[in-house]
Amino acid sequence: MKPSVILYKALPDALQQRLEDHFTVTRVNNLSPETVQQHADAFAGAVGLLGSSEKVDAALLEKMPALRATSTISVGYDNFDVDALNARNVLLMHTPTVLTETVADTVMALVLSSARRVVEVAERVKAGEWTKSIGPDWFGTDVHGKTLGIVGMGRIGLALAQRAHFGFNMPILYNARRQHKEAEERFNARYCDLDTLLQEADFVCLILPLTDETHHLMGKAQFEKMKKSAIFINAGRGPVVDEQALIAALKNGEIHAAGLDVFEQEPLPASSELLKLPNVVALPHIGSATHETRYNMAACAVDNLIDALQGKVDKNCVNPQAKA
Ligand SMILES: NC(=O)C1=CN([C@@H]2O[C@H](COP(=O)(O)OP(=O)(O)OC[C@H]3O[C@@H](n4cnc5c(N)ncnc54)[C@H](OP(=O)(O)O)[C@@H]3O)[C@@H](O)[C@H]2O)C=CC1
Ligand SMILES: O=CC(=O)O
Repeated sequence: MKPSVILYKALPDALQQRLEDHFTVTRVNNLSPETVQQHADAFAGAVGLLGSSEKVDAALLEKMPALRATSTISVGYDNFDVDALNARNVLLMHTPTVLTETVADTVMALVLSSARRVVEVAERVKAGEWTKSIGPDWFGTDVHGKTLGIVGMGRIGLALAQRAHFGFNMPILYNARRQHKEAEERFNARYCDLDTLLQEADFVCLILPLTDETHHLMGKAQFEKMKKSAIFINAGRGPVVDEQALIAALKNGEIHAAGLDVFEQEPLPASSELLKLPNVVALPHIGSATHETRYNMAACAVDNLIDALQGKVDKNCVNPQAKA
């Protein structure tokens, strides 16, 4: 008999088939307590769990005593209680690398669209406001040659630095927990502390995981340190930023504009003050959302689950020490 797994995200047909070649699959819509209750036997007997964007915590693990591996279709895994997984020797697999270049493209799109006011002026054209040759009230600010501050020089930070250095001739400052020789040698990036980066950068780009240390890393005091002309970009996780402090900084003119792919609450409520500000480009968490990359992420997650349940955790495993 094939081992049983729970799938809580739709997969393309070929990948669903690949999963079914290896496992008996129970497909559910979410991991809510009601769903778990409704499929109690399937959850109790499942050795694997595959999906994305749902909370996997100790309460859920209680209902899954046979679980040996979880596989998320994402690189970020802040929605998993890793300590609880470790306590039960449950592996956590994720999808780094396959999405890196696509997410870096998205960050660059946020840099360009917020600096050049692409969304705002395109909306004005659609509204019929382009009735004569445009004046300074339609102008943006240059991107090329400006200083880019990257907070989080990991896989995506590095891919962003590559674009900024070679494509836009931007001097690069960066902050991370440690220095990254590759960024310094290939892109002439300069390591500095966060305060220095905030004071000197024309664009401050966050591409950080959400952890206890990064939660609200950017608050009132940090926005006050930024240049008034600076543009703030967040493509990591929403709660890394104190959103009320960001709104205040934008309203008070402490910073010039913001480009955001992630928010403290997602989906961003339609009532959010951010949506009333013309100097904000707000995207619906589309960092990796291309057909190609989302397919590759799902394929990676399926392969990761197969590998993990065969004891192969040499790559894409967050907690290889949990291998029983
Ligand atoms: N908007 C979207 O759709 C997407 C968002 N993401 C988010 O982006 C994050 C980064 O992805 P990726 O680049 O692959 O991850 P990596 O693990 O490769 O990079 C993370 C970087 O963050 C740095 N970092 C972690 N904690 C701190 C801290 N306390 N202070 C300063 N720097 C810190 C790390 O520092 P060091 O190098 O010193 O360890 C590292 O440079 C993901 O965790 C996810 O949350 C990812 C994909 C898509
Ligand atoms: O936010 C997306 C991810 O892959 O993490």
